Amino acid sequence: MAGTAPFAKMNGIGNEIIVADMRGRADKVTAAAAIALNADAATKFDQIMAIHDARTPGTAYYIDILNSDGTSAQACGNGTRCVVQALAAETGQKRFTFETRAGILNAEEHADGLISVDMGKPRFGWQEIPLAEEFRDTRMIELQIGPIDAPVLHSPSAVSMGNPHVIFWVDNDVWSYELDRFGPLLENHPIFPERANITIAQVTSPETMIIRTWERGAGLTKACGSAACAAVVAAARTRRTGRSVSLLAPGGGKLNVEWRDDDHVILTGAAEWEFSGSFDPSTGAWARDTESAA
Ligand SMILES: N[C@H](CCC[C@H](N)C(=O)O)C(=O)O
Repeated sequence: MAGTAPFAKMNGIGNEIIVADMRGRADKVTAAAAIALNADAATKFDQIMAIHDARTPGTAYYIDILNSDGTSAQACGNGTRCVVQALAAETGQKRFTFETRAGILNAEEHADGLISVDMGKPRFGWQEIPLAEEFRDTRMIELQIGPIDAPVLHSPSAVSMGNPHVIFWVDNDVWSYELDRFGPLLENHPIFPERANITIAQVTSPETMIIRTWERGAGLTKACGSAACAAVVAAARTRRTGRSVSLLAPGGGKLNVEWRDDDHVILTGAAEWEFSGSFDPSTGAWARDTESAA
């Protein structure tokens, strides 16, 4: 056992995040530790962002991302903002370059405390998302749920933001859909060989949208940053919105997404610290810091 590691329980507009400080050590946060932390009401989370020493010159850290079921994710926008806030508080530095499974990304904390993450370029090829069969045009793929002649949700757009997303467009209130029931079926549908994050989106104007997401490996969450990015890219691609959109998430939080002309997608929003502690990365046993609030 390599000893305990410090962590901070944080959230990115309600997306429950644990930032784990794994710098200077060779071990990793195990799936068993993730499952144990998620089973405890105090540390229940959507993603763990484990900060490791850099692997690539020009990057500050490597970030390993775990879902609450112990599986890995390539990207987590809301979690990345939490990492930036924690590191900015520690170092005074405002700009960071990280490496994740999805590649290298830049992020910065602004003077007003909001944090922007450059989530990179979206990908639309069916093999890149990935989908199990060829779709020449992923702006709308054949997939539906509910009665065959009166589907409840159908014809989503598919996008990779490093991780796989589909977005179902709805005219009604996003709360009127049983995403808790449909989510698991869609996440694990055979069309998604690596499963997928499932979002319902209601476009309310060319600059505003309301979204709800069933996350791969985490279930219903109060917000999902990469889904917000995927939804805006897909909405702009299908001429439902422009390229700069403000999104309202179920936690009541707001995110801004801009799909820049250079094809990069910038996610901006808040992050919040809740409490700090230390944990065993192999078992998930943890203790709260005594000076920690809440
Ligand atoms: N909450 C995250 C996304 C997690 C994605 C994860 N559920 C997966 O792709 O497996 C976000 O803010 O971007």
